[in-house]
Amino acid sequence: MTSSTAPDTPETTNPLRVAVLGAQGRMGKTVCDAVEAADGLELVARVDSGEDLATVLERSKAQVAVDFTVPSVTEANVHALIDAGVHAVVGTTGWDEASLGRLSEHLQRAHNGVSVLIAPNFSLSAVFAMTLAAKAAPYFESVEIVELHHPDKVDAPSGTARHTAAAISATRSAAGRGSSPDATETGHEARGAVVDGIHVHAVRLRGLTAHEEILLGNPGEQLSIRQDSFERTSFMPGVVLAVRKAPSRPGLTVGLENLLEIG
Ligand SMILES: NC(=O)C1=CN([C@@H]2O[C@H](COP(=O)(O)OP(=O)(O)OC[C@H]3O[C@@H](n4cnc5c(N)ncnc54)[C@H](O)[C@@H]3O)[C@@H](O)[C@H]2O)C=CC1
Ligand SMILES: O=C(O)C1=N[C@H](C(=O)O)C[C@H](O)C1
Repeated sequence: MTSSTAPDTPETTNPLRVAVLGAQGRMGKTVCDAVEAADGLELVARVDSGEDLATVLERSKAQVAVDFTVPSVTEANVHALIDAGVHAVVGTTGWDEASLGRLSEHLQRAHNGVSVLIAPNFSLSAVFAMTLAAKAAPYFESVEIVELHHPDKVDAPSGTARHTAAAISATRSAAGRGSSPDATETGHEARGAVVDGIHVHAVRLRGLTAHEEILLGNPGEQLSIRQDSFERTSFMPGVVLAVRKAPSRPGLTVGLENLLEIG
């Protein structure tokens, strides 16, 4: 209360109107529950495949849309959101330099204050694992990534592993650290994928949800940085934070670490 004569009424603001794309999926359902439970957010649309996104956005008057769909459709969804003036919070994987470039160009051209946050992983454990691994990587001769997921996942390596490899590669290059030693002459296919110069191994196993281990080695010592998402609720605080911050962060942001200011 600012004045002794003013009535003691609580401040009221309109809730932020949120649409969820991929609402019938594993993540989409969890996001719908989290939005419904969050103070200051209102779930105004549950969208899944076969629906016309532009029509739904117009009817629901959504201000922010959360996309957990599939890699083959997420880019088109985000371009449609920019055209509709709706902020986007994106967890779907499959983004690369070319598709991110097209997005930046569209945002500049649209010049409408829309924000797009793309986060390969919304869990705090994954964000800290990636950040710590990138900081440690220049100090170790060897580094490899193992990502482990449920067998219904359609893409490999995971978006998280790709983001981790990119971050590790950047800090190692900046420090003048060369590639990890490796005398392999035969059986290269058994050494996993190579992402930004880092070996990445993908495990798909019933019973798993989403996990990542970064292994760093020096003569006589090893550092293992491991994160485990046992349940999809682990991603929700990050998603809700990103939705809340969306209206105040115009432009493209890649990685939840940038919202936490630990990147
Ligand atoms: N960033 C993060 O923290 C996380 C990211 N993911 C990623 O999120 C994505 C979704 O994962 P899941 O929920 O496990 O997949 P899912 O297969 O269970 O769900 C995808 C949903 O999208 C729907 N869909 C397909 N085309 C659509 C369209 N054009 N419009 C609206 N909906 C459409 C499908 O019908 C399905 O219901 C994946 O790329 C996954 O890697 C998953 C977990 C955490
Ligand atoms: O498909 C999943 O489940 C997940 N996908 C994201 C990824 O590819 O990194 C995030 C998390 O690992 C779960």
